[in-house]
Amino acid sequence: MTVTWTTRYGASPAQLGRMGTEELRSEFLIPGIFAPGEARMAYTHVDRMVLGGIVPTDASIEIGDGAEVGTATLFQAREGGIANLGTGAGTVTLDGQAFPLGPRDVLYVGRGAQEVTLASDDAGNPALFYLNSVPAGADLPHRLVTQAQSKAVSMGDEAKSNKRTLRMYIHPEVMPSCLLLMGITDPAPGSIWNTMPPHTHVRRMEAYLYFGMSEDDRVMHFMGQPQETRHLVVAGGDAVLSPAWSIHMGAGTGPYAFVWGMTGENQVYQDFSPVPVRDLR
Ligand SMILES: O=C(O)C(=O)C[C@H](O)C(=O)CO
Repeated sequence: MTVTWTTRYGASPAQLGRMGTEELRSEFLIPGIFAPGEARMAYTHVDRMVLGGIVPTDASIEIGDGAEVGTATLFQAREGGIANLGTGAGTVTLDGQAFPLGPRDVLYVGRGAQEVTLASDDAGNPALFYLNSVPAGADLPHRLVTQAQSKAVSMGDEAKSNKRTLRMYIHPEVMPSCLLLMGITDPAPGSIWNTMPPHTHVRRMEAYLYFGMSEDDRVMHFMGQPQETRHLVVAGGDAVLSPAWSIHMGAGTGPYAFVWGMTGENQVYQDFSPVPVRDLR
């Protein structure tokens, strides 16, 4: 079992405007988060979010240690969401309590969980567990939210190639948390754009994890201040950090889906500032 950690520091808006491709990628992209038999964890100084890709195969993987976040256990002062993005099922066990996760199910992990063990039902078709974790101010009970229990919202316009279904999992209307929000968005067949209109939400940062892509396709993910945007070319299994002041939107060269995770001062989904596309630069 391998558990590795990397760190991302982010940047100021002015710094971002001066960054070349490699520097931008090193601060805002977490490439290839899923690797068989590994837990690849990233600590980000963008609102202290922890992201992780955990792919247990023959053996289970334990991620409860807190050394990298400065506490006795990972969830001593944190809550989290764990989504299964694979086609195989798996189980997350929190202090002896087992939660079976089918494809597209999400487990809310409340503050205080100590032993956190992840296992796949079939090593040949492992679960792909994806974690978002943020600091929390209260102990809330762990809870599994299945895909059927998520709240689906249809949005966008087929004529503008941005029709999509957004599913809310960790959200006040479905599974209340302290400050974590988490869900999955699927563009409709033939629609390529996500997050239209592009927007900022200066009270919440966001992390994207793109998945369900062929090896040959890429998403062109846009970020930065509205008047000075940059792009990242993103493959399936890559995560992108979007600071609160950054616009976010993306267009894929083929089918894709993505997990959005957010944290900040509030969980008001409509608290965002749209930017007309014609004003982007
Ligand atoms: O396609 C979308 O629209 C989204 O998925 C919305 C993002 O999650 C978002 O930016 C929420 O603020």
